[in-house]
Amino acid sequence: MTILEFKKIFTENLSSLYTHPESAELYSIFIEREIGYSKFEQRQSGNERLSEIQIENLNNIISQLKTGKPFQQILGETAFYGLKFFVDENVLIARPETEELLELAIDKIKKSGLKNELKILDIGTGSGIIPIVLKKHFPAAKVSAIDFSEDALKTAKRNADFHEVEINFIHQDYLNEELKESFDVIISNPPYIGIEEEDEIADSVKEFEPKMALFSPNSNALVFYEKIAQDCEKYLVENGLVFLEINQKLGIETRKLFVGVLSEVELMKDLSGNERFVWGRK
Ligand SMILES: C[S@@+](CC[C@H](N)C(=O)[O-])C[C@H]1O[C@@H](n2cnc3c(N)ncnc32)[C@H](O)[C@@H]1O
Repeated sequence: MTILEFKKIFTENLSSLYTHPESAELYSIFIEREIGYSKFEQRQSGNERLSEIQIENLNNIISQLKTGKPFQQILGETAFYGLKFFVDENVLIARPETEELLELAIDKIKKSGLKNELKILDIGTGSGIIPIVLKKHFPAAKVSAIDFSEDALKTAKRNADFHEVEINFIHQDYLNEELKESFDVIISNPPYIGIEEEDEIADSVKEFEPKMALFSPNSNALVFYEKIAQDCEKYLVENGLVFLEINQKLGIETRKLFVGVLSEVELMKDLSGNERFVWGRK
């Protein structure tokens, strides 16, 4: 069977899950991994024959994709903010909205006049995307990152090593343990899906991504934000900055938690027009 012939089998098998351009794109990603040909080389070599083992491997990928497993988990990596990050079943796959959160944070930090040796804290770090991107942009900063999942922290450390940045990873139940120091910047994309919203979440997300990363641990979807607001009073320096990704249905409620704690607090929309971020200055 040739590369081009198998492409047809691949896309037809996934037609109920992906549009044709999506499955064709996936095919070229997996073919590149399987035989090492770039997209251009694949176009030139469509009539080359795949080996039995390559066909077996590609069939195995089709089977996994058919279960709804995210292709990033099959690949073991994802792209975020132009960088490669390892992912597995223990971490949330980085979403594009979080790139927007980082863009906002990087811009505001640069303009803030805060000193160079910033102390930055990321709460609920998952694969470590947020602290790693920030450390790359602010190399002099001391960046710490908390997660309650030891397995997630292993993946985050692997990513930090891959990108050769030093992050102070802390294994901690943020909701029930006290912070030990103050910070210039607090940033977080915490679990914010309420129990009553569970039905609205895609089955593949619920099945393959960690529940602890998605859902609030109790019926209060704002529990992390309430704790972060308290910690801003205690552990955020004067003029310090806060950046939060939030539940788009709870923008007003989330912002309200920070009024009175921060001197400036703003609810912001993402590129899709959803109220997705709260940022502020103490
Ligand atoms: C929505 S994910 C965000 C992951 C990553 N920051 C991102 O944006 O892709 C939330 C993270 O919070 C962590 N988490 C959940 N409960 C926690 C707790 N009580 N204390 C600390 N981290 C917690 C989860 O393990 C998960 O990695």
